[in-house]
Amino acid sequence: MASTETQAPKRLLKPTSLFASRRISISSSSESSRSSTPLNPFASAKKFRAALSSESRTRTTVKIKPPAAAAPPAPGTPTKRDPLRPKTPGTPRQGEDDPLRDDRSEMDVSRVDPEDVLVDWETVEPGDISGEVDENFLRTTANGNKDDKVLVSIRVRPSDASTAWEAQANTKSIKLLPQHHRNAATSPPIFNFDEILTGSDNKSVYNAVARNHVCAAMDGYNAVVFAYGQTASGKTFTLSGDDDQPGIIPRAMKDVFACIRRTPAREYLLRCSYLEIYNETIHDLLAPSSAPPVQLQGSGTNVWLAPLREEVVTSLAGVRAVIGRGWAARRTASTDWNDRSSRSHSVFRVVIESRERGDTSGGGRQTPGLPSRPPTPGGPRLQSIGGRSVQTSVLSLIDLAGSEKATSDKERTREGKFINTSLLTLGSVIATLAENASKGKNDHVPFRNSKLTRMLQPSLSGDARISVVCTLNPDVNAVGESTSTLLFAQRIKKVQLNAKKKEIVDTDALLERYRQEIEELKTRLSEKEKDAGAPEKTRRLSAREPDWDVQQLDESKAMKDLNARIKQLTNLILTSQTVDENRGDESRPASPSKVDFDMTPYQLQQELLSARREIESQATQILALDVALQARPELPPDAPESEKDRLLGEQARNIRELEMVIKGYEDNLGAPLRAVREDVEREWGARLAAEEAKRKEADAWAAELARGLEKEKKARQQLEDERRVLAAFVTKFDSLTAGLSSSGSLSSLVGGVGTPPRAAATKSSLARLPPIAESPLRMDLAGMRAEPSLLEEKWDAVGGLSFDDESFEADRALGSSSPKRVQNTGKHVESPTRGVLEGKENLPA
Ligand SMILES: Nc1ncnc2c1ncn2[C@@H]1O[C@H](COP(=O)(O)OP(=O)(O)OP(=O)(O)O)[C@@H](O)[C@H]1O
Repeated sequence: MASTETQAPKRLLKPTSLFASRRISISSSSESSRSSTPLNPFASAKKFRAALSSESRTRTTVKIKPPAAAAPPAPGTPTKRDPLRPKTPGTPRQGEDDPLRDDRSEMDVSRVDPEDVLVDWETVEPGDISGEVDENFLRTTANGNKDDKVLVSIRVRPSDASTAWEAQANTKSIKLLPQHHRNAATSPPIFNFDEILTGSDNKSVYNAVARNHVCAAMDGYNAVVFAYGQTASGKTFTLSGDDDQPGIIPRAMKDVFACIRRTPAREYLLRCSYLEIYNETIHDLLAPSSAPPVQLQGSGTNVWLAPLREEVVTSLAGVRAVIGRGWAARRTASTDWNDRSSRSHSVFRVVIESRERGDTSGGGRQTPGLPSRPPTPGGPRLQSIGGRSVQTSVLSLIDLAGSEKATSDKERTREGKFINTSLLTLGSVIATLAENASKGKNDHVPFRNSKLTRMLQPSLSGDARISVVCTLNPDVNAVGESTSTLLFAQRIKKVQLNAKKKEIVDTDALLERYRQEIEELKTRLSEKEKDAGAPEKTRRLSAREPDWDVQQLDESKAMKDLNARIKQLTNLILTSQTVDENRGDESRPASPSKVDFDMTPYQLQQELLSARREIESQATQILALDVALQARPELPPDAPESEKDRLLGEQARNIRELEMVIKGYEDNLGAPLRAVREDVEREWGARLAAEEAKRKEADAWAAELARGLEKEKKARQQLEDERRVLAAFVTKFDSLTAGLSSSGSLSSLVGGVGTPPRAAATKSSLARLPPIAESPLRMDLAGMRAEPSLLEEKWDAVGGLSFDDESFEADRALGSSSPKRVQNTGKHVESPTRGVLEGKENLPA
């Protein structure tokens, strides 16, 4: 398969000049001050070697020709407001020939009134944007990548040598040619990215990787474009370009002005700064070389740089001069791989502040009478006045130093170590961020491990739109570095972004707006109240209207809404005033004295109540803070290391002492206490065992008693059964013998059983029985008691009778024919009682 990278490179030269229109000549010199060593960054038409170190830098002097006369304005271009035309750094007032001689540029933001150097569509020079503005592009090119992802592009540098990669721009993929893949058994992996770029055309590269980000920055988002790759792979060529192929920085600045031209409703303040991170120290490339290093300040995602010189730019010429100065001060040197290798990470920043254009009459850029506030560190310079909020964003264009192997030069090797270390840190930061994003984790990200990552922390944490161009040297001998670049590119693709616009609101104007709205609402409310309190007659008439009820409801709802809105705005006023006061003096507490006296007494009471509650909660907070204060470490975070060490030493000593105390306690008191515990356990254990034995005995005795009781119950039951049987028998006997003998009733012997009611009815039958003297029923009752079988015999003699008094009773009442059993004795005897009672078949003949 043919590689797209087979075309012969147009050239492999260092960038020459920023803008093709400029002509510059270069000579080398060594000077101590940056300001006195002006250099056009892209002005080298030929390769050169320049060994540099942080102590002594090779300086090149540029004689900048006066800018060519501006072309006459094209028809239809807006007219200029000459008196308001801002000064530009490219048109200096002193040092005619060398605009950069003065250390303190006139356009240093600390020396100009921001209101005087605003740029708007009228002040943009047509020449600054000619030929580059492609309005259709911006309209048609939707943001290709998702805003919450890093746009990752690969740029493969042209090469004379044989290439090891197959880069497909149409499929946006790149893979190693199989013959260079180490593992012959597998096919080389295919890497996919947002863009695959080849060749030397920088315009298409800019359009693909940076244009949307520049536009986003103009729209209020922070944006970062950076080039990452091995040394000599084309990062600087991509960022800065040369005469023929201006890179991302000059093209971006052209687009900035083009955007301003396209946005007549807004006015802009542009501030540029240029810095480099060299051997882990940040240098301001626009400040004199004697200036102290720049410090990273703030914490977390609120990071700013100070002291950092910022130059206000109002035209492309101004930008050109600023970049020229910065470029001149950059540390570059000849290495084994690159004639002019960047020995530092360089960052070109443009702070873009904008607000809606106010009334331009009378120069009206500043609302008269408004005191100008001093800028807060890292905050905007442009003030939000007249109700116009200020939008602030930062566009950062970063040319990273390239990773490299150790070189033959000692100084270069030392630099290389710093470069590689900070790139490694960048790699691990990106890896952690990617891991956190893909696995929903929140692992610690080592931003603090290098100046570069610390500086990029807000952007990498998601506060910016990011585009990364990973540059590749396609040569066979660079396969290892190229693969690691591609892996870095893959990881950074996963990083999650969430850039938001930053807007600073003009609170004074807002308050005024709220107040006006409140007044209007109050007027409307009082009108409605008047309507509601209209004379009775009118209301009665209205009441006859068909939808009167509904209207009334609507009215009261509208009044309620108005009241709610008034209350909301009043609260907003209180909040904004509090915020505004806090801004003026951070240490001053919010004033609670802003009270709306139009409130009803009830509302005021409520306010009072809530204020009291707040005071109480603040008192609690104060207490908590007091406690925290007591418990805080003795040293502030910025205390010197020696102090921290001392404190740590003291604490370690305290810990050791406490450990000794604990050990002594264990030794001296621990053993006796254990002995006491054992004694107590032993004594109480014996008592417990004795008590348990006693309980068991008692249980056995109780069981024995229960058994005896049961036995007694059974015996008693048996006796009772016998008594009943006997009683039944005696009764029966009595009834049978009644009238036959006067010698006495048997019932008197057993007692308790009365004569059955139907006994009389059987009298006639019984009369037929043999005389009692011969009756087999004559017996010894005591003998019958002792011997039940005797009784049974007697019974059989009289024809049978139920021993079951229950059945007897039942039979007596109903004459049941069912057989009955005597349960308690265990015997069962057929019940012939029916026949007996009726005096029929069972009676003896
Ligand atoms: N796409 C390209 N087309 C033509 N020439 C290129 C291209 N990319 C790089 N070059 C040339 O290759 C050389 C090295 O490129 P450059 O200085 O941009 O590399 P670098 O990655 O910035 O290196 P370092 O990290 O050492 O600073 C330069 O002469 C440059 O002009």
